[in-house]
Amino acid sequence: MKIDNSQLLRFTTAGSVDDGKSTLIGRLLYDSKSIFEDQLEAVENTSKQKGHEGVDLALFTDGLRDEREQGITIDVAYRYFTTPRRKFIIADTPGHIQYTRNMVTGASTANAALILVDARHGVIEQTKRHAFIASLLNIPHVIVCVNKMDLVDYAQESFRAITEDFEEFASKMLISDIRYIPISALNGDNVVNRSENMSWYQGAPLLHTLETMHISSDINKVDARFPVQTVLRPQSKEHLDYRGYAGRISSGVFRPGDKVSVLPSGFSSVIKAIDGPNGSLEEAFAPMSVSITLEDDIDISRGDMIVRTNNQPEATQDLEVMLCWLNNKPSQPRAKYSILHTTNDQKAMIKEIVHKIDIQTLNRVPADGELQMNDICKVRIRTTKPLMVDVYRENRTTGSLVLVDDATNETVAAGMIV
Ligand SMILES: Nc1nc2c(ncn2[C@@H]2O[C@H](COP(=O)(O)OP(=O)(O)OP(=O)(O)O)[C@@H](O)[C@H]2O)c(=O)[nH]1
Repeated sequence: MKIDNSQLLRFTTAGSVDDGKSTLIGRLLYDSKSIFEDQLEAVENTSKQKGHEGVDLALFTDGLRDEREQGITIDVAYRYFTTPRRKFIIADTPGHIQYTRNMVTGASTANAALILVDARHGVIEQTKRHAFIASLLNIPHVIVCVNKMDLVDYAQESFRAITEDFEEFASKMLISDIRYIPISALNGDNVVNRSENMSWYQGAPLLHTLETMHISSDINKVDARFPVQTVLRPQSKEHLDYRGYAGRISSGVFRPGDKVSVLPSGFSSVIKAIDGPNGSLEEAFAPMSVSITLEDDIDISRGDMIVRTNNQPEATQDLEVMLCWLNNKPSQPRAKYSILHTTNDQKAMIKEIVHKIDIQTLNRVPADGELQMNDICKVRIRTTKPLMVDVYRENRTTGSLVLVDDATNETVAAGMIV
């Protein structure tokens, strides 16, 4: 079996309020003919009622938004669409003030981030924040869409100035792949179809860029990590002796015959078989969900991790983490939180705030002892039991964690292990 993740691309959109995210997504769906007839009809009718000449493209995503605003149930709306080349999942996050939280939520599994910039306003603080978060989350591909080019007469000079500004800021960060596309979401320039108004732009339109982007090397295929979700012990006659460890492979490849260790106990064994939904597999890799059986009887439970014996994560109670504070309630000094890491759930304390990051300059600034909504800080965390961790840069799953307030059960922070 070949490792092929090239079929599905997840991307997120970021931009400040009114930069045109909804219009852009609407344009992508509309021009790539990914909109269902009934949806189209509903949007056409509403557009007419609202006095629009054509279709109001933003309505395609605003339906979801309304739901969100009434129920406050979701911060991120997911949209799916397919072209002959690829499947796409868009995490659409609103551009309100809680930008950091929403972007972190929407972007944590993304292959690509689309950062919208209004051609009239250029690179603003929000743009920098989004770029920084994209870099922090290690999103492999960033596409800067300079939107509303129609409002600057499709001038190459406006595009060039913004590109240079962004490039200058981004040079202080680690983003491996940045591309720039001048677009008009409203008029459809360079979204699905090549613009006739910007012949000076030699690159591909947005959709083609998304369709052809090389993403199969985005995942870590080296470090085999399998956090156990649950132990399967079917009681049926023919499976009486079956004891499988079920979960989702975080990274790397596993095969029957592999010498593995179970953490934190450290006991080792050999993989007997790997079962998927359609029977046994000769090979399994991230992000597949499988059940693994071992040659030896070992006591394994949820939260344990199966890894290859000759390539192990670090087991530690002391973590250095880049933390994004996502809650209205600030952090309390030395307060205890639940820490969620892969399938593990432990208690943890923020021992020390090392420094804050000033998003404008990317400089480190002293922290005043409290973490507030949207703050990005480096902290030291101590957990009650060891966690099996990798550095986030190398592993987005085993390198990330979430802090939860036990009293309210709310997520208060997302962290990347450094
Ligand atoms: N002239 C012009 N207007 C645009 C373009 N793209 C979007 N707009 C307009 O900008 C306004 C905001 O667009 P939206 O798509 O609602 O913006 P948004 O970023 O989704 O806004 P939030 O959801 O509130 O964050 C609307 O009036 C759009 O018609 C463009 O390329 N050119």
